[in-house]
Amino acid sequence: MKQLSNLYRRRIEPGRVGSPELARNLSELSHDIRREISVLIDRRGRVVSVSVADAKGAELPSVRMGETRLAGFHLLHTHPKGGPLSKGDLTTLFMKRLDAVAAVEVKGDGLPGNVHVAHLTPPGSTGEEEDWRVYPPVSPYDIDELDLGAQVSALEEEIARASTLREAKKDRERAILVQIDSGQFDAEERLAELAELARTAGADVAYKELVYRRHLKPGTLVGAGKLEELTSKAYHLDADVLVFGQELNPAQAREIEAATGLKVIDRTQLILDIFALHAQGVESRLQVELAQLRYMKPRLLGQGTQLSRIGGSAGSAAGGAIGTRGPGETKLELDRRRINDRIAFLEAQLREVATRRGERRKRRERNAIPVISIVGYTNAGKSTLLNAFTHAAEEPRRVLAENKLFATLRPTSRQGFLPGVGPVVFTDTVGFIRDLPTDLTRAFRSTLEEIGDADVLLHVVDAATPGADTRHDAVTRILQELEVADLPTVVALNKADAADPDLLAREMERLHGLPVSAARETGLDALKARLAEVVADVDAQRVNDEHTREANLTAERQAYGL
Ligand SMILES: Nc1nc2c(ncn2[C@@H]2O[C@H](COP(=O)(O)OP(=O)(O)OP(=O)(O)O)[C@@H](O)[C@H]2O)c(=O)[nH]1
Ligand SMILES: [Mg+2]
Repeated sequence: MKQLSNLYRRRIEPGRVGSPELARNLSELSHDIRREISVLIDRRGRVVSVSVADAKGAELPSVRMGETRLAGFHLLHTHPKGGPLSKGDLTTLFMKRLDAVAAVEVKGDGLPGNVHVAHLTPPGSTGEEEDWRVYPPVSPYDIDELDLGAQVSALEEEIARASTLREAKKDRERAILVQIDSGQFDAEERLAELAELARTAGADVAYKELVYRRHLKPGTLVGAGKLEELTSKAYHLDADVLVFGQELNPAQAREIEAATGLKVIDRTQLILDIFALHAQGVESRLQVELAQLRYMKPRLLGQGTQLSRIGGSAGSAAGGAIGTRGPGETKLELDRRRINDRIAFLEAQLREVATRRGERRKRRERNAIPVISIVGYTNAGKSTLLNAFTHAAEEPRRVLAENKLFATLRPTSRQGFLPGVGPVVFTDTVGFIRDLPTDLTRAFRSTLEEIGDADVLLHVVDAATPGADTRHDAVTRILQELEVADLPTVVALNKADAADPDLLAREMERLHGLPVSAARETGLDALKARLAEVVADVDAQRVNDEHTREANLTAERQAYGL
């Protein structure tokens, strides 16, 4: 013990890996106790920590990725069984951003053998190249030959230069996407969808990967080895965010964050973020904030200081980093005690809005104009179709349609016309997505329930993007949950202009859909004719029902002799 603590008094020449004396000292101690010994040395040549452990087990400062500097320490340790730097040594070098890692082999007689040294390579080195540079072994008497200080400052300069360059040209965050494939048939589609979500949320996708795992690791889902790989990717591709395609529980998110030093976001957060970006109007803002608070509440437990980071983005919904945006004026800087109050307040507000909307709905009912609700997966082209149907090409009647997920959050109604039927109301709604986060479904429930007021549903399917079937089925499932699936439904296979003809033909058969292109305005007449038929059927049914009711009433009256 005494000898170990004496190590703290050792000083070496600044900028060197070690001294021959220190190498000998470590080697002999290590030989005596038959264990590895690690010392951490700072740039002034002082020993700042001593551990009886290998590189992985040594006491090391914690780091955050994305910093432009290295740790400011290098690790010198012994290999009592001899041998060069191990994979574990090199991983520690990389993960802890050490200035360098060095190992002194211990010979049978306790004297020091060869010394092995490695340091990091600059970020951006691509391809097969490793994250580190390993020097040829040197004798312990030459351990102070290498000018480590010069190497490290050159490396740091390069890291800093690369990062200024990056900062100058990047206004979007760069993300690494991970979708876990546990054997789902639509895993590829989910990954592609995750990329679309990330893009819509304002991130650039630096890299994306489908990770096959039949069994998930409880803490990190994918395991420590995979996380190391991803950290390395992030280092070279200059990414700062890791996005997971499934919901992470609070403990998992924290563990992955700690292991990688990256900001970690899950799919739900991404979707909430997009909703926050796109929310316009009082109701959607309230709904989004409510969903965000409900999602965050359990995640604030024991987070203390990190809380400020969540709302720490630049005020407006448009600014700030992904996964951190708040809707409208209210930033999510509330502490937990106030969250419950805020949730109760939002719920009350939303109830009020819903009541007012209910009254508006009743007024419209009296008009007895048939209502057609346009539903479908997000980005299917619902808004574009509404515009095409209602000839609202010119502002300001035009509804926002763009290549972003969840562009529409607020239901919009427009009057249109169907041949043989006359005026009808088309309602554009918020798009659906598979595994819609439950907090969002709950928050948007009143908006979604309005779909049930329709006489007919127009289900728009994007036939040009792979996976039309699964998206169609996901929408049908949500319609079932909303208990509106039994409304008469017409399926439009949109983006026919860009669809593969064979696939389109198959979908026409499977879904009994009509091919259209909302953007090119083709196939719209046939679609209108089909809608007119169905609306007429509904009307006839209604008239029929009324007749039956009348007839029943008359029969009743007669029975009672009235
Ligand atoms: N090629 C092609 N693209 C289309 C067509 N219709 C719509 N789009 C494009 O698809 C994207 C999404 O269109 P939107 O109308 O915003 O889709 P949406 O269903 O309202 O989407 P959300 O409101 O986000 O759920 C836009 O980039 C449109 O230009 C079409 O017929 N053909
Ligand atoms: Mg839309």
